[in-house]
Amino acid sequence: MTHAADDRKFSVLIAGGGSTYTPGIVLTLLNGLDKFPLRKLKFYDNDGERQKKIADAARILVKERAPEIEFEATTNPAEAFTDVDFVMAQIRVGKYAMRSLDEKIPLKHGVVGQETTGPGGIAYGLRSIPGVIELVDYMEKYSPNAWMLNYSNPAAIVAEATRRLRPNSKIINICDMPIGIMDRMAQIVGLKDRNDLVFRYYGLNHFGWWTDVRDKTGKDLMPQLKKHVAKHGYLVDDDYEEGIEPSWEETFKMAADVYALDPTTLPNTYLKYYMYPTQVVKHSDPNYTRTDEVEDHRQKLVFGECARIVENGTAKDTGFKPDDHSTYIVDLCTAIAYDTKQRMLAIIPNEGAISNIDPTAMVEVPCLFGANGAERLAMGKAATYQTGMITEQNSVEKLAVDALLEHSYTKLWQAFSLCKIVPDAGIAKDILDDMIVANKDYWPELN
Ligand SMILES: NC(=O)c1ccc[n+]([C@@H]2O[C@H](COP(=O)([O-])OP(=O)(O)OC[C@H]3O[C@@H](n4cnc5c(N)ncnc54)[C@H](O)[C@@H]3O)[C@@H](O)[C@H]2O)c1
Ligand SMILES: O=P(O)(O)OC[C@H]1O[C@H](O[C@H]2[C@H](O)[C@@H](O)[C@@H](O)O[C@@H]2CO)[C@H](O)[C@@H](O)[C@@H]1O
Ligand SMILES: [Mn+2]
Repeated sequence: MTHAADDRKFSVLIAGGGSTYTPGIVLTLLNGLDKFPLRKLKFYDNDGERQKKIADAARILVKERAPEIEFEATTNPAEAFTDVDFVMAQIRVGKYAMRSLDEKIPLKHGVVGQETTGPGGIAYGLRSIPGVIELVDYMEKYSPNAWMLNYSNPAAIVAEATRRLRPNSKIINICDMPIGIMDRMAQIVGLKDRNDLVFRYYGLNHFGWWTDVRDKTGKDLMPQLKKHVAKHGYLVDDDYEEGIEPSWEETFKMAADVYALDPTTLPNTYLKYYMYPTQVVKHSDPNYTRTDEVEDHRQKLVFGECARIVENGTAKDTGFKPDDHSTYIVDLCTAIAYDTKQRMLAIIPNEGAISNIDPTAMVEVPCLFGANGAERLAMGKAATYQTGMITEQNSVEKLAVDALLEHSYTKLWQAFSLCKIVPDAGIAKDILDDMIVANKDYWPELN
């Protein structure tokens, strides 16, 4: 697709330039210049040293593949956010050191320790919100017409905070989990990729269900998908042929157990933490959690490949390649830039999209993406089981934001104890008290 009679070229800022996901996004942008032309690519991070390692390699990539694009990496907000059309945000406030504690502290108390789920996710939420709000404010100050696509987690809690604190901002919160699952669905039914599927999906972020999946001729793919998921979860042939990290293998496999609980829908993988917390804890090592795996594998691979590119002075033979995470965010920007009305998921205020759910809940539903951002599509009524689950989890997410805004210990304790994966209020309190100590450099003092 080219855009005749439209010679616009865009300026993109990656906020969280030091993220392990940055090289994949750069590759995707450079591969897709015919669909989404660039004039500028900038990186912004508050850790200049970490960002430089990725930026030095990216500069070589850009110079070799598209020397006409201006490239800049900075820790200066004014330089970063001035003259920008799209901000791709992917910051991790507290970095992996704090993610590790989000996982290990709950596990110490026999509770699921996870980046975006349960007490770990809530703790991360209270760190992430001020960081993301700061990015939104920089964007509004220096490039008021820009759009921000925000991946920074925990997306559900961050989205609730942006809805309340910056209701008119041009930020759209997004997640790649359903995208990755839909690429798997396409593979299961023998289609090229997720863009060959027409789907209905509803829920909260990391907490949703597909109710319908079809091909472009309208053929119902649910029976074939259900048969596969009941047996293999979302594991596909590529996992067996190319290998997959053990923790992701277990997650994709456990979708079979989650599916069993409601065979009328297909589930998001993250539901395993809510439905089978005991099994998840049993399979966890409190001394070696997902953060340790990421630091030992993805982080080493990404930074190692960047160092290799810099040492060789060329990226011609780089192993970096586009993936579902990077193609999704670039597809979203392209849809907004060219007003394509492509149907994709976003986390947005419900306002009736799920008719029997709190209109102020931040829900994840298909939207039409165009020049006005994301326009939600009506998904109808949630079933009784989903209504119960969503209502409880929505209250947890709202209480977490209340707690931060009101500096309220009680609201945070309520959030921890209401969460389905925490067995009782006493354990919730023990975890919370440890979390307060661990997050002393990030959280406000709670009263
Ligand atoms: N929504 C999704 O589906 C999805 C998918 C993948 C990753 N993510 C999120 O993307 C983010 C990046 O993940 P990662 O594993 O690559 O993390 P990472 O730690 O490798 O990178 C995050 C970067 O953010 C920077 N940073 C932290 N606080 C900042 C601030 N206040 N301002 C500017 N920069 C800041 C860090 O210095 C670091 O370089 C995380 O929040 C992760 O949860 C979300
Ligand atoms: O444990 P991590 O850091 O590897 O991943 C946590 C993220 O997991 C999801 O993203 C997946 C995505 O679903 C998959 O398709 C592929 O792109 O890998 C991603 C992770 O590497 C989830 O959506 C994110 O919110 C999590 O941050
Ligand atoms: Mn996600």
